[in-house]
Amino acid sequence: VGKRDKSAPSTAGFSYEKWEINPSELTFMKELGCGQFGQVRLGKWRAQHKVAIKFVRQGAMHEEDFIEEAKIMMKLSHPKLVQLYGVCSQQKPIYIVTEFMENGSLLNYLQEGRGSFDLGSLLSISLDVCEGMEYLEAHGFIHRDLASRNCLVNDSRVVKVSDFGMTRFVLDDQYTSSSGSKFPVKWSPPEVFNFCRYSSKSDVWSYGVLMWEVFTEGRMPFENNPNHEVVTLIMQGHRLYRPKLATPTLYDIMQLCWKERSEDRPSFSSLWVMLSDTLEEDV
Ligand SMILES: CN1CCN(C(=O)c2ccc(Nc3nc(-c4cccc(NC(=O)c5ccc(C(C)(C)C)cc5)c4)cn4ccnc34)cc2)CC1
Repeated sequence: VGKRDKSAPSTAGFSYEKWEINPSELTFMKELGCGQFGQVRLGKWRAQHKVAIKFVRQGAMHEEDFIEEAKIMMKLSHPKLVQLYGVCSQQKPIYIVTEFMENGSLLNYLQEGRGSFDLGSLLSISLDVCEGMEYLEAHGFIHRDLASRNCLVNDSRVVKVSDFGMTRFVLDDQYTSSSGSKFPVKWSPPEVFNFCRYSSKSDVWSYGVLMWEVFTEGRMPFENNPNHEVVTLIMQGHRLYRPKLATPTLYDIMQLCWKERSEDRPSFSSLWVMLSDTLEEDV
């Protein structure tokens, strides 16, 4: 078929924008779980490509704002970020379609595999997340809820960062308000739980807590303290203890991420260098 004359109106049938997926090209399979926006299922796109499909419950999301943002998020592409393939927004509920990650959330992966990880594999997990975050940092993109629950593991045991920037479209006050029961206080620096001042340096604080989760193989940070007590503890200068599996050098790196002043924390690019350097040390 010859090239369609660009000036001609696209009257030939309903055309899909490049961030739109035709829902009739999707088939739905098993449920993977339920998240802040609702159900997530495994599916197939064009009958052979496995995908994850989020069904966005009515009233759970600022949908118009998200559709606008999806055009930008489609452009973010990196081997350690869960790739957004597109959205189906011409119907309700809308669908968000991403690459499929066979082994589920990093938190469950750590908990299910507790006792089976060696230092090298925990460091490899930390480096995967750091690489994904370094890419977001370089593109001026803030995650806002980096935690092991929001990272995913594929069948090659590669860990990728997921749901970056999505907190901006959540309509649940319990989640968005810093005093809400679902606010990620235990992963937030003082400038976030006090003033909601997000930056790549606030993501770095969360990354330090994610490292703690990795080296404790999925324990809950401050497991004996409710959120409001953690705010006081952090403001008094208390920090998470050194996980047994973490070397003193790795714990020093975590503590750099938890510097009170955001400008004193390392960037993700310098974190990557520091973490990679420990590879030689630990061998
Ligand atoms: C051996 N184990 C057996 C059990 N198991 C599974 O059943 C399992 C296997 C694969 C899974 N994969 C995925 N699971 C999900 C998934 C499943 C349930 C809930 C969610 N989370 C969400 O939908 C969600 C998370 C965060 C947020 C905010 C905005 C708050 C940051 C909003 C929404 C994601 C998304 N995925 C995107 C790509 N791949 C997956 C999930 C679970 C894991 C492997």
